[in-house]
Amino acid sequence: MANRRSDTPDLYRDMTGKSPYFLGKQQQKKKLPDEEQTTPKTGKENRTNHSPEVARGVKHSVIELDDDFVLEDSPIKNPPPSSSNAPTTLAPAPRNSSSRKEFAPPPPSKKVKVVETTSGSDMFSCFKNDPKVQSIIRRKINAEIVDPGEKNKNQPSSSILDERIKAQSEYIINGKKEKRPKATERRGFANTNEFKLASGAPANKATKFMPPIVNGGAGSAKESNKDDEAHGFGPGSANTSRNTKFYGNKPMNGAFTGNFSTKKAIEMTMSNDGSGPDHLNASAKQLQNEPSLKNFDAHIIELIDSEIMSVTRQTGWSDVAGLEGAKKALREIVVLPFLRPEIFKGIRAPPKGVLLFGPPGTGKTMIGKCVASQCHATFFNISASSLTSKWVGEGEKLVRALFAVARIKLPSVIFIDEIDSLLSSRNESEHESSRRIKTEFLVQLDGVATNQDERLLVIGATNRPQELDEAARRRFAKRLYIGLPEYDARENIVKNLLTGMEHELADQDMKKIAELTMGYSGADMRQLCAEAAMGPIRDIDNNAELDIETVQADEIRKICLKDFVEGAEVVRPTVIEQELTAYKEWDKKFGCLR
Ligand SMILES: Nc1ncnc2c1ncn2[C@@H]1O[C@H](COP(=O)(O)OP(=O)(O)OP(=O)(O)O)[C@@H](O)[C@H]1O
Repeated sequence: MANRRSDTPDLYRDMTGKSPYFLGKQQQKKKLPDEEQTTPKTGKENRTNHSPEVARGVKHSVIELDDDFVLEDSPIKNPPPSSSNAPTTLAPAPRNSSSRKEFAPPPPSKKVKVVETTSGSDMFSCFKNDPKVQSIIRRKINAEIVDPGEKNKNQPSSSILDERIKAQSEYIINGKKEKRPKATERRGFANTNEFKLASGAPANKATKFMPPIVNGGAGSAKESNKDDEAHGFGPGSANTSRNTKFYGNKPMNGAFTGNFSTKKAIEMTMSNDGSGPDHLNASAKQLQNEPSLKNFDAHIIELIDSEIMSVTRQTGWSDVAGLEGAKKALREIVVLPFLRPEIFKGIRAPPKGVLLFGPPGTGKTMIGKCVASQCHATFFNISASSLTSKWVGEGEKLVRALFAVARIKLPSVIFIDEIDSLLSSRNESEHESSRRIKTEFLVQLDGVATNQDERLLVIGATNRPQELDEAARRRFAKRLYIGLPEYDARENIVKNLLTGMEHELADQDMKKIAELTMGYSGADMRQLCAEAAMGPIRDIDNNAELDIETVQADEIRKICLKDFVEGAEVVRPTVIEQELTAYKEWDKKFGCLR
């Protein structure tokens, strides 16, 4: 009796509309010796007593009140001190009361029903005034209204809800097991029968046909194109040059905002009108007629075709500043064998896989382009993310098509950026589709390696070599560390980038800039030069006599050392010391440059 009030603080809190999730605290409370006497009998046996488990504070026991009952000495009205010995009796609330906070005077006591339960529905009836519980109840009702589902037709709605809550909690606790496909990815541009959603459900059941959104309207591709022209995106519009974007050598629709591969796929689907290869561009059409590509869908061929970069501008070794070791190795293992295959055969045959690893912005892509242009090869510049299609089965087809097209266009260099995301170490949580893409890629690499006469080279670039699968690591026989540019290289980068610009930097100044930029990557250097080049323009803005709109080119002052010093305060190096240490360690273990 004496401890009754202090035994039920959680219950009070629940009745005040606050969270009921404090029930666990009951475990710390002591058993009431006089419990029987506090709850006079009313004839309804099931309401009479606390169970011994409740008295002991069993975690999942809850106290359920009749709808009509509230605690007489509710803490809302008159919060009792925790040490109070006042008895707790239960009184019915007036039926006509509009609010349960308007409490009635204490009528004859009734009893509480004590139930031990973990059932969601009992919890709801007990704490149904709790806002959180109310929101759960709303969800419960929604679940019933929306669709109990064929499977759950005969199942009580509360258990459906329990399952849903359980699933939701698992999702929250275990983290996102699988990413839900994005809306655009759920819209079919291929046969949806093949696909599964991340949830495991067949995509064709869950997805509805939606008109393409890319060009901002429903209807046929032709109509959409008209729309584009009207809005200045299409080929016939006056704004074409300003609005048409290019990816590789393909013009892209200015209305796109999604990721590249999705955009391209949708664009192709629209240009195909879904009806076959009629609308393919000339080179893709030509490829489509190749016997080895007969089994591939037109849109896949066109996707691969669009990844071919025209290496019209020759990228020479001198464009790549520094990195002498890597350049020498690549010349030896790639360029010369490509140019003189008759000499480099048998045991002299070059490796077919080269891995360039190192911090971001150090010139890996540049080296890839340089290699392709030096061997007069077709250069496929592909980001791993464009191969890892969310569409089940599509990724493998893309990989197969890539190698098939590269074999048609020999000599070829396939450059795959971010290769770690394609060939990362296998783990249990990995999705089946990415495992299959990886396997297909490794199989294709093996195929390239075994055919020595084929002039096909795969260059992978990564900033995270540690994450590569060991099987993949083995297949990239040459692993070259592409590190930060050294002092001389930094000086050369500045000289190269300032070619054709008006500057007054003497050799001494160049050296000072090289000193100033220790730890900068090639991309950082480029950023710094761009910032410094803006210095004279900013001065015009600050000069009352000059106006940027009317200023003559020869009135703009030359770029000077001060611009670089000020620029270096804004453009900071992006690679940190710890990362460098990790690369160097990996290089020591697996690198091929000594
Ligand atoms: N060694 C270098 N010599 C000259 N320019 C360089 C060099 N390294 C980087 N750059 C400049 O930085 C830009 C970005 O380089 P690039 O894209 O080749 O780096 P990356 O290593 O492939 O980067 P990421 O790993 O982020 O893909 C280049 O366009 C070039 O202007």
